Amino acid sequence: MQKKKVALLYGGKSVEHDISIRSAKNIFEAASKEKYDLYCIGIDKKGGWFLTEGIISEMSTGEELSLSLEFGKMIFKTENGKALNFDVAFPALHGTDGEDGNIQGLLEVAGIPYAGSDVMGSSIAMNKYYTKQVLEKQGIPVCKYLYFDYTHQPDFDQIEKNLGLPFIVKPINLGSSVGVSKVKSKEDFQKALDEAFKYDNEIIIEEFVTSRELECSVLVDGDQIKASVPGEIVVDKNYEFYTFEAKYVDGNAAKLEIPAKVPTHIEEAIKDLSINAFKAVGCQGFARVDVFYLEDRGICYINEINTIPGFTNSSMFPMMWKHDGYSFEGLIDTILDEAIYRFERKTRLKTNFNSGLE
Ligand SMILES: Nc1ncnc2c1ncn2[C@@H]1O[C@H](COP(=O)(O)OP(=O)(O)OP(=O)(O)O)[C@@H](O)[C@H]1O
Ligand SMILES: C[C@@H](N)C(=O)O
Ligand SMILES: [Mg+2]
Ligand SMILES: [Mg+2]
Repeated sequence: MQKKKVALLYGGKSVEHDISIRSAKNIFEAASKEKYDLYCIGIDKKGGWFLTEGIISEMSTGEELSLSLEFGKMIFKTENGKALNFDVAFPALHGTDGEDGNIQGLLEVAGIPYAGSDVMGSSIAMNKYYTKQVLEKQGIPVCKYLYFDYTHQPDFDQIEKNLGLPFIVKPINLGSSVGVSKVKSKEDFQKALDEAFKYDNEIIIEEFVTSRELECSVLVDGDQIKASVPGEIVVDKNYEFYTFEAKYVDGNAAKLEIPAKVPTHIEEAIKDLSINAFKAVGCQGFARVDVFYLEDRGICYINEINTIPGFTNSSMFPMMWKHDGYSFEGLIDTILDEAIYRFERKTRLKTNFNSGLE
């Protein structure tokens, strides 16, 4: 069988650039070299695109790529004008421009099948405010929250009255806990706002949910939508929550338990909620759903959906699927097969209509 040409996109003009490099390295290593010719395309911190040998931090040492429109088709070209064709793309990108629908729109217009959610699912899931609005409409439980944009200075007393103390301040469209703060007193408040508004013009403020923190992964395998066994993150008491440092810097900050030790009916409820949340937001391919389990009350809230979850050594998405019988290599096959299958289904749709109009 002919090898498929896969564009592995990584890096990105995003605060999660370095995390994407870690994810892409693992995907590059795990992907079958018998089935795929992998083209590593690094997007540097300024947004430049480069064809690189493997996954590297200094992307600009690679060959610069350009995008051009020729006879109605968008194509990628190397410096010497050679056109690159791909059978499928894997955007191993996190956050801004990579996970929010922007790259997905570009790949749609370029006519390249791609792994994961399309423009709509990506952009809703990236936006923590719209995600909650959509989930609530479907009766999926979420915590209490308030929305603000840069034109409104939130009032501490008002927020405390609505959400209690402590509460959590987050940029709306970010990931890896960047810009997220826990506010325990009025003194913490301005710093938390400044931190979140550094990265986004919109923020969400949420009640602090005291709970066990669980994650559940969703995968489309053929026509089936599957939910993985949930995993639990037990964060060391030195950390107020699962911060960037606890995720990626301090290797001892978090213990990952797969499967999470929860009663069977809770495990089933989390799987159902995760699949329902995935569908409600219009996700495709795969995602990781972050969940709060309020043990005392026996209920769960959905925190957020990550449409391109981490594939790093400390990320649970591949670990949960490994537990459920998917090797890393098999997981990549499933994701890429689904992307191609979905693209073919879409290609069969009519894009012209004989209107009879002059
Ligand atoms: N409402 C909340 N109550 C308690 N803790 C919270 C709340 N929201 C977030 N947290 C804590 O902050 C962490 C980061 O939040 P969240 O997952 O929403 O952000 P993120 O930046 O999208 O992270 P990632 O994409 O890496 O999962 C959570 O893993 C959790 O530890
Ligand atoms: C990469 C990071 N946003 C995650 O959800 O794993
Ligand atoms: Mg996230
Ligand atoms: Mg999260």
